[in-house]
Amino acid sequence: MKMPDMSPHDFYQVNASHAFGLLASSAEMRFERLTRLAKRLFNVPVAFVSLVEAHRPWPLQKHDDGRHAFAAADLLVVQDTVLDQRFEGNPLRMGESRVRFYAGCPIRVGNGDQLGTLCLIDDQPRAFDDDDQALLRDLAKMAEQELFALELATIDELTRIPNRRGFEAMSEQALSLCKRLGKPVSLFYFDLDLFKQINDRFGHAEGDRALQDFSAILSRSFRQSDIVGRLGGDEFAVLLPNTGKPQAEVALRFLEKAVKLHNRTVKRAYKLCYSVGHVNSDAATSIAELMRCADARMYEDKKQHGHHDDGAFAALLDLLLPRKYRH
Ligand SMILES: Nc1nc2c(ncn2[C@@H]2O[C@H](COP(=O)(O)OP(=O)(O)OP(=O)(O)O)[C@@H](O)[C@H]2O)c(=O)[nH]1
Repeated sequence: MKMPDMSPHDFYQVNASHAFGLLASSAEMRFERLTRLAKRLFNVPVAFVSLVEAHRPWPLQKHDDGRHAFAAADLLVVQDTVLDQRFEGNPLRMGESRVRFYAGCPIRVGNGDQLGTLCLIDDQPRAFDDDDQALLRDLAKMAEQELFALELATIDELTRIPNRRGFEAMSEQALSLCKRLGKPVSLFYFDLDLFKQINDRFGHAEGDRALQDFSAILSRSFRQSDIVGRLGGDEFAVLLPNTGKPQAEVALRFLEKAVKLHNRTVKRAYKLCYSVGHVNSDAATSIAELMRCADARMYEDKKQHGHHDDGAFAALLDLLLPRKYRH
C-alpha cells in the first residue's frame, strides 16, 4: 500500500515554532521507532508521523458554517472512509492509496501547539474501540516525550531560543542548503558588554532578564528565516542564510536601532550594549569555522569600541562603576 503524504489532521492551521520546523527532519527520524511499534501493535500496513510543516496539497475542507471538517481537538477516527461523508471527494479515499481506515492523534509541544499527528492507515475498514483509542493516545504521548527531550537538548531554557547545540544543528542545515544553491551566508557573533557587572550589581535575576531582553530583541529584529541562538552565558549568534555583506550590514543597523529604542523606552537600571563580530561566506566553510572567525572579530570589536549603542556604554559605566573609577 502506498503511503499518502498527508493526514487529514494536516488541514489544521498550526503554529509550530520556527526551531521545530527546522528540526522537523531529525524529529521525523526519531519517530521511526515509534511508528514501527504502532504498526506492530495495531497490525496496520501504514503508521507514520506527519509533521505540520509539510506541504498541504489539498484545500482545507469546510462545513457550510465555516467549521473545518477535521477540526477535532483530539483523536480523529474514521472506521470506513467510504461511509464517511467528510471524506467525500478527498484524494485520500481515491487513487492508489485507497485509504479505508484512518486514525490520527495530535502530537503537541509544551505550549499546546500541535506539531504533527500520529497516523494509522489501513486499506480495509476496521473497528477501533476504546482500548485502541487509549493505546493510540499513549503512543502519541510517547512521541510528545521524545519531542520534549529534543526540546530540552536544543532549546535554551531561559530565553526559549535555540542553545548552542540547536543553533549549530540548524545552521549546518541552512549552510549546506545555501552552499548547494550557491548563496552567501552571514554570521554575527554577539557578546554583551559588562554583563557580569549587571549580575554583580543588580542580582542574577536581573542578569537573566537582560539576557531575555536581548534575545527577544534579536528574535524580533532579524528575519523569520534567520537563525538566532544563545551560545552560552552572554554570547549569542545569528546566522543569516542567503544574505551578503551589504544586506547583513543593513540588518545590523536595524538591530542597533532596536537596542537603542529598548534602552530608551524600557525602564531598566542599566543599558544593554554589545560587541559584535561579523563574517560573510560564500565559499565552502563549516559553521564551526564561521563561528571561530566571527568570535575573533567580536573580540577585536570589544577591544576597539566595546559598545554599539551611542551613549549606552558610557551610561552603563556610569551606572555600574563607583564614582572614583568614572571618567
Ligand atoms: N544572570 C545570569 N548570568 C549568567 C548566566 N550565564 C552566565 N552568566 C554570567 O555571565 C557573566 C559573563 O561574564 P563575562 O564574560 O566576564 O561578561 P562581561 O562582564 O560582559 O565581560 P566582557 O565579555 O569582557 O564584556 C559571568 O559572570 C557568568 O556568571 C545566566 O544564565 N544568567
